Amino acid sequence: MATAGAVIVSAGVGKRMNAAVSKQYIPVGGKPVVVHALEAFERTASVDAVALVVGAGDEAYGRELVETYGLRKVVAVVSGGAERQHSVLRGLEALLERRPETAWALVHDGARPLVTPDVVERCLAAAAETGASVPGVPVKDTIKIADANGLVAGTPERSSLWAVQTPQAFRVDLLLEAHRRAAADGFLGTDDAMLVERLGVRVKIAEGDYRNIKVTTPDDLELAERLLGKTENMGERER
Ligand SMILES: Nc1ccn([C@@H]2O[C@H](COP(=O)(O)OP(=O)(O)OP(=O)(O)O)[C@@H](O)[C@H]2O)c(=O)n1
Ligand SMILES: C[C@](O)(CO)[C@H](O)COP(=O)(O)O
Repeated sequence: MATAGAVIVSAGVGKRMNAAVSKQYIPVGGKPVVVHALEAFERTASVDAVALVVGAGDEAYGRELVETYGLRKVVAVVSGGAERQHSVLRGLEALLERRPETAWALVHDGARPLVTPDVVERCLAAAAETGASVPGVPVKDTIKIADANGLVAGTPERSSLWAVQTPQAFRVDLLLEAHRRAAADGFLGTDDAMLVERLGVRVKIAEGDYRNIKVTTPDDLELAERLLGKTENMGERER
């Protein structure tokens, strides 16, 4: 596959975590959450370059993390925007400024420390089919749609439901166009694939990993700590 780069978004404030520091900087398994994510991309053979997006004012700290943990693939540390989507676009533009030859872009949440090179490679491989892919896992619970009064309004067929994660992989021109179109239309999505879907492009689901959790609330930190402990015990080969 041609050159692939990653945008790792780490500019959120972590309202739902309600901690003194943004959740992506809280140590788990002895390192800040986002460092685990960055290290997974360092170990991914198909990824050449990474843009790290941090909150405004955190650029020096971001660069310090890059230095301390020897993250050689990070080519840019830039500040993000008010919403995740704005942060992604800033990171993508910075990545392309430093590495204009990038053909494929992966977008990953800095708050997902348990991503593995296998998941990243599977997403890149699946994206080759239509130009876009997301890692997903089949939903295990029954999902209900409820109205504003908390009354069930419907039950979608579970066999067609997937919980979607990051990294999401795209042909770079497609992702850039999708973001620019969404910005022009004032459309805000909860993931990048939604923006590409609006262009009429089909998005392929790659096999995700139930352990690839997004650290969102305090119980997720405990879970991440336990899962990272187990992963480290498994050794590098099986990660
Ligand atoms: N303006 C934003 C908002 C979010 N993110 C990043 O997007 C990822 C997923 O977002 P989320 O889990 O919602 O993080 P927060 O916005 O920080 O959390 P909350 O919604 O609880 O405030 C995180 O890695 C977060 O740092 C970002 O880069 N820029
Ligand atoms: C992109 C994402 O991680 C896919 O599951 C998710 O939609 C991010 O949502 P958040 O509300 O910004 O955490």
